[in-house]
Amino acid sequence: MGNSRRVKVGIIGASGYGGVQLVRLLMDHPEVELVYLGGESSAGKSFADLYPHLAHIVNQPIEAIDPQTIATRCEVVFLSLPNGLAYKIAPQLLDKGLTVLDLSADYRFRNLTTYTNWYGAQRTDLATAATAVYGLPELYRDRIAEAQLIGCPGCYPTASLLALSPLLKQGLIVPETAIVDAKSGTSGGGRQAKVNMLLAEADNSLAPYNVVRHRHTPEIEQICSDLAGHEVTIQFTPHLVPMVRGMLATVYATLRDPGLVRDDLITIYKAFYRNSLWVKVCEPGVYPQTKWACGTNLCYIGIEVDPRTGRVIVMSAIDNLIKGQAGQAIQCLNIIMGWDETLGLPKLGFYP
Ligand SMILES: NC(=O)C1=CN([C@@H]2O[C@H](COP(=O)(O)OP(=O)(O)OC[C@H]3O[C@@H](n4cnc5c(N)ncnc54)[C@H](OP(=O)(O)O)[C@@H]3O)[C@@H](O)[C@H]2O)C=CC1
Ligand SMILES: CC(=O)N[C@@H](CCC(=O)OP(=O)(O)O)C(=O)O
Repeated sequence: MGNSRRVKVGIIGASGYGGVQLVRLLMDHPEVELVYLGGESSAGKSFADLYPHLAHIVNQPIEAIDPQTIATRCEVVFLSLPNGLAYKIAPQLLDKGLTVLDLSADYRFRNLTTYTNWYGAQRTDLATAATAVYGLPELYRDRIAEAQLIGCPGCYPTASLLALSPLLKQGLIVPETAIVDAKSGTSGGGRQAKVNMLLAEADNSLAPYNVVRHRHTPEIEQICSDLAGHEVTIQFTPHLVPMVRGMLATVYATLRDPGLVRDDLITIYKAFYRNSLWVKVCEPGVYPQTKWACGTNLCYIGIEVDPRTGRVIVMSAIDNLIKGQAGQAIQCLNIIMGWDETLGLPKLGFYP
């Protein structure tokens, strides 16, 4: 704190899981100064009241959300709020020259009719939404560098798209055969109380949910369509796993060329991600586990081909709260600011 050369950053929604991850990571970021924490029901409390174990790191008050105050203090703002709130706040912050990184779904859709169909809210902010860049650095690094407004993808789209992108971009699969089978830890549901997240409900169980109607389906399809060069439909099924953190997406698709073997694909993936320090493509026969990524901004990708069925199987593991959320947003900030893309982001996890 107190270094005037650092970029002044605020977090709105600091009390939530995304917010606390941002606080933890940004307090260790060498180029930023955390000057504002905002919230709704937590406003008036101190951050340390909510997270006493972090009192030695940050003990700022959480303030009521007031765009005027935010604009006078901050140069950059992270919005870590439930869907449907960012688009009501962001335009005022953008008008005042701030850079906005939104962790919700509000600015991820090019077509706002799609947003309305899946999220309910009617949107009139077409001009603002049109300026947003989809914050997946491994695909859109150059556009992110020029952006003032980023719609950061969440955990399911991140894990799914990092697994699918090389296949689609290089026309290696029949896109419509792609199936994404994804599993999330319970922190993916946020900090608010929900019955299906109770230990007594979620423990000892692996539960599919929102089958054929999960709101991440159109988001994944939007980017897959971009990559394929035509409209693509994807089968996406999410599951809740009795663990707190982590996500594994297993993707299946039919190869166009049945002669392609696993090692060819591993070579292709390594080339595709050669400039992406946060993606680690596993060696032949090595399959990623969620605990490898836990606590890091890394995405581990494993690849296999089944010569019997002609399908490729790609497995992608991330920490839903870091590469799937807060870490990704900070990676985008690093790119916007022209900083090293790894600044402030953890590459070593919790597990041996
Ligand atoms: N959890 C995850 O793995 C991922 C989540 N996301 C997305 O990130 C965003 C944040 O998620 P997450 O941190 O998990 O959510 P949480 O439920 O943990 O936190 C939500 C935050 O929003 C604030 N908030 C709630 N209602 C309002 C309101 N009406 N006005 C202003 N602030 C409000 C809360 O503040 P207060 O406590 O003060 O009321 C809290 O800080 C969501 O859009 C989510 O979809 C994206 C990727 C992954
Ligand atoms: C386990 C769980 O409930 N997960 C959340 C996804 C959280 C997330 O990533 O949301 P966004 O990407 O939209 O921000 C869900 O299925 O809705």
